[in-house]
Amino acid sequence: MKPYCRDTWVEVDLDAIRANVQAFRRHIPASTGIMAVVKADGYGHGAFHVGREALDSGANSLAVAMLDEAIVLRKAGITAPILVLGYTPTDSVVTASRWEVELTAYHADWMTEANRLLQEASAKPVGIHIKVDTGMGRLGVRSKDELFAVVEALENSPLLRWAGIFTHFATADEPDVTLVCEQHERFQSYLRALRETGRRLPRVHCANTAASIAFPEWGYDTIRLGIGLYGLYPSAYMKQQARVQLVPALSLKTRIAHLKHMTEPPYTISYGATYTAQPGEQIASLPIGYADGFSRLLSNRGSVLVNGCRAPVVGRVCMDQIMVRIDHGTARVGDEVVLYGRQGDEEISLDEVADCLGTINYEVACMLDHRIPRVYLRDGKVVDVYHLLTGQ
Ligand SMILES: Cc1ncc(COP(=O)(O)O)cc1O
Repeated sequence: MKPYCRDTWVEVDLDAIRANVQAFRRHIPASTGIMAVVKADGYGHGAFHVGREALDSGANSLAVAMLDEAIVLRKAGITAPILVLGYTPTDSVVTASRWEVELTAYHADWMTEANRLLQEASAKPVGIHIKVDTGMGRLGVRSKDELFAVVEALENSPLLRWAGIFTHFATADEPDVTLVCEQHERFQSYLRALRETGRRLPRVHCANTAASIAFPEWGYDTIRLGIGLYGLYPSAYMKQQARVQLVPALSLKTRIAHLKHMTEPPYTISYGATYTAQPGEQIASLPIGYADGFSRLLSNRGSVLVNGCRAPVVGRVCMDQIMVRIDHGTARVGDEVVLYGRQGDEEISLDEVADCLGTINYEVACMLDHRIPRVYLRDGKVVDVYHLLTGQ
């Protein structure tokens, strides 16, 4: 029995996830690992299914934004290393130990307090990746003095294991490489300073998707592969360059719920009557709205695909429904409609939707609400369905 009762779904092609991992595998040095970034529930695609597919396809570890996301993966059976990329309060470090999740840290006091709490709880050691802020201006140490204070605090904390050191780039997806090269040189100077003390460094990593594409030689011990894992490029520039061939994994689909030929008044459509149909127009109502993450900004601006042709969104996007005008061919209630993805020769990419909304493809994917079930395909066949709303 289908575990959802509304004909609107996100389709995730696991073959595309596999292909994208393998494309990066070919592009980066053989000695460089792949850390699949599955935060924000796999950029909206489903962290567990994408993480498992990535690991089965050649990734060595996973990364998430917060410890809670890592625990969900552990409970679902993921045993591979998982790194929390964001800040974790020290009062959660014992939990991290219990679930064997590695954490990011960059304060000497944090190390001391974390170690004390682990000792108090007789907990197992926790792996720590030290974050260096080389220009992202978000998290991390910002000087060699800070770095050495953090490293020494970690080395004096028997229940903390130094597992990694990393930085994050702010402009790796842009054609002008000045800032990203400055960041990389700054990162290298931190690594040199540590090596000059005779220390052996743990896992070193700095490359997100963009840097992995543009500077595969900066892969070090592992890349942190996010948006590229999902078959999306970090920027229009990188999409145009296409140095790595990617396959978009996500489609958003629904079915026509109602259809009318506007043969007599009233001709207005949706709240605010912002669209007035012409006599004879064919208007379809679709069961998806802004509560699903199909933005209200697409009112009278977005398009969908019906019968392999574009159909403009007409009137305001409602919380749970939209209306579109079908200009090509006839349609029937129940016909499949593609909101994001391909139908026939046409495609509505997340990039197109992002441009329409004045945002980026990352946000368009992440804003897809869990009211929409995720349907997983392999070889074109449904292999699993996950619907957070119903827990099935
Ligand atoms: C620290 C960190 N590392 C890596 C990523 C993945 O970035 P992409 O999605 O652009 O690959 C995100 C992030 O916040």
